[in-house]
Amino acid sequence: MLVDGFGRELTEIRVSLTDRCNFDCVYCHNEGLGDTRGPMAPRDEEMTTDEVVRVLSVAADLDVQAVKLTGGEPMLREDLEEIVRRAPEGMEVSLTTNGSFLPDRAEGLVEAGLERVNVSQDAVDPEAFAEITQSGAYDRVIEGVDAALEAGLDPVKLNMVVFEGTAEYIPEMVDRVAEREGLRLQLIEYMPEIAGHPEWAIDIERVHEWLAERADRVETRDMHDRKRYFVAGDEGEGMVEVVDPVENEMFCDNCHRVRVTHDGSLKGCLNRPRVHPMGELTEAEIRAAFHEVVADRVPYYGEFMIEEDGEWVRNDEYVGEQLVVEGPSLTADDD
Ligand SMILES: Nc1nc2c(ncn2[C@@H]2O[C@H](COP(=O)(O)OP(=O)(O)OP(=O)(O)O)[C@@H](O)[C@H]2O)c(=O)[nH]1
Ligand SMILES: C[S@@+](CC[C@H](N)C(=O)[O-])C[C@H]1O[C@@H](n2cnc3c(N)ncnc32)[C@H](O)[C@@H]1O
Ligand code: SF4
Ligand code: SF4
Repeated sequence: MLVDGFGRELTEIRVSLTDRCNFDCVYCHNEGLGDTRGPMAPRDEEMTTDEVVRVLSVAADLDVQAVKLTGGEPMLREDLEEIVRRAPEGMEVSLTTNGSFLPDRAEGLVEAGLERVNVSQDAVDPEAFAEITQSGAYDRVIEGVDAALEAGLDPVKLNMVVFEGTAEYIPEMVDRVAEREGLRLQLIEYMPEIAGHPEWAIDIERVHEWLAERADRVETRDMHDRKRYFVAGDEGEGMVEVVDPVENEMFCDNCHRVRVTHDGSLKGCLNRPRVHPMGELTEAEIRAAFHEVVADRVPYYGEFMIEEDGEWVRNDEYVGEQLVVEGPSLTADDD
């Protein structure tokens, strides 16, 4: 297993299959990859099916236990089912999607071996949803969530970005997961680092306090030190997890993920712009790039950014750093 200089083991990868999307959410950070707007046709720079499968296979050799397929909108890839089917034995395969294509494909994805899905749903009100996502697909998303549950995906997590445009819908979303078995809610703190508009953020501590009152019990997940609140519903209980990475050193101290960009580079941190190309995506080059990116990984808050006089500023050590790291050297230790 690869471990970085801060003792953080690499256990998960997030593969962006495309940077295209059929939605245009006002807050989108697109996993740090730039704009999602533009033509919907597949782009030449996207990794092929074989290339994605090769990256997963090398990751599995390096003891990476789980992969999250994301984007852009990963369901724009027609080969998604094939990628899931060909993922290495024993690696947990999950998907984060806007849900609009799930009604027709949830069953096929489960047959291919998909184990979990996270579906973005920011509001319970179709008008607010249309305003946020700049698309009218609310009904498709709700149908998509139902299709995922019916296909046997468990849990289905609803991803809700918490910012001033959505905060009022939190109580109804919490009720939704408390009342429907199989559903969970992730309240994702709005991240302005890439998306801009810091004025949209709301104080996530107030959300924690509200949940602590509403919940029967609270647990802390190892990954990112995230809090999970268990809330009672009519038929059992629902779980609400808070994803609060902004200016949170504990979150970054417990980060065990690297990212693969749609065009075949590795990225050690969502917020840090630096990428490590994986060359022509031969197994040796992919393996060398994994070694390099893990050696180069640092916690974003607490190391790349440090707090001075109550302000977060970039650590002098990383000012002016090279954004693209030269291709993998192929000399990395092959252990
Ligand atoms: N800063 C930061 N944000 C993250 C990280 N992981 C997830 N997030 C935020 O959470 C969003 C949703 O991620 P998902 O992959 O759907 O959910 P997850 O909770 O990370 O994954 P699972 O619980 O494993 O399904 C991301 O798009 C980010 O906004 C991370 O490592 N760093
Ligand atoms: C970039 S999207 C890609 C997958 C898919 N298109 C979707 O929307 O689920 C992944 C997740 O990032 C979240 N997200 C996007 N921009 C964000 C931001 N600025 N702050 C916090 N979360 C954000 C979305 O809500 C979504 O749950
Ligand atoms: S659906 Fe996902 S990728 Fe598309 S714009 Fe919204 S958050 Fe971004
Ligand atoms: S180091 Fe922090 S900001 Fe970077 S990916 Fe990990 S949790 Fe996110």
